[in-house]
Amino acid sequence: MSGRFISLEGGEGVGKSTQARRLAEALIQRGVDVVLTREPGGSPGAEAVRALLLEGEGERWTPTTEALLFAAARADHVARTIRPALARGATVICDRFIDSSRAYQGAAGVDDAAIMALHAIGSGGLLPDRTLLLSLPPGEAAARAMARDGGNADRIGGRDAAYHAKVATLLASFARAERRRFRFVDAAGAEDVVTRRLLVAALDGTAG
Ligand SMILES: Nc1ncnc2c1ncn2[C@@H]1O[C@H](COP(=O)(O)OP(=O)(O)O)[C@@H](O)[C@H]1O
Ligand SMILES: Cc1cn([C@H]2C[C@H](O)[C@@H](COP(=O)(O)OP(=O)(O)O)O2)c(=O)[nH]c1=O
Repeated sequence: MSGRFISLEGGEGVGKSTQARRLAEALIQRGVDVVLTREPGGSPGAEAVRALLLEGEGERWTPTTEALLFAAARADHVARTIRPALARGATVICDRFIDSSRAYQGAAGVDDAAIMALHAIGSGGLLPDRTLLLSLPPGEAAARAMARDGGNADRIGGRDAAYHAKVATLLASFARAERRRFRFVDAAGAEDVVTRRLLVAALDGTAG
């Protein structure tokens, strides 16, 4: 039996972490076995790599090294957390996955084919069954992130607006190129309204 693998993607502050938790709660209420996880992280080894990636100076790693570290963290997360959960039939909800590497490391200059090659080596090329792309006007997302962090963004979140605009453009282009896997979800409005949109988008194309 293989469970359903759902990832949430989007820029900083759009509400991914809030909605990953709310979506998990909504599915658990329906009797679904859910594993809620996140990247970078989601297993002890990957959480240790997360600290290397998100702390320190902006130029601590070259773009290629950064891509390798994300791929290494993901390989551990997939092997130790995601594949075992899917194998027992659980639904996995993951706050960011491979498309974050394609967008963020892609925006830093790493080739998409190289990122997918690392993913093939590290994680057998595992892709989500459904990727929910949360979208919000950049000003609104920045205001939410600012309310949360008070301007103390992490090493990657703190990059300039042009970089984040490139990330958003790349994520949208992946969603347009893979319409079967992706759903665009409007992240504006009250939390419960967004959760209802996500539930529909998470489940469409399935029996449940
Ligand atoms: N629908 C919403 N309306 C208003 N604020 C929200 C909404 N969803 C999340 N937030 C708030 O915005 C901030 C960023 O949300 P978060 O879930 O951490 O975003 P992300 O994981 O995408 O960076 C948090 O302070 C959160 O409480
Ligand atoms: C998973 C992943 C995250 N990131 C970046 C995006 C974020 O700036 C940062 C940490 O992710 P996260 O904790 O999800 O940040 P936020 O809640 O602000 O969205 O790591 C990558 O650059 N590549 C990746 O593969």
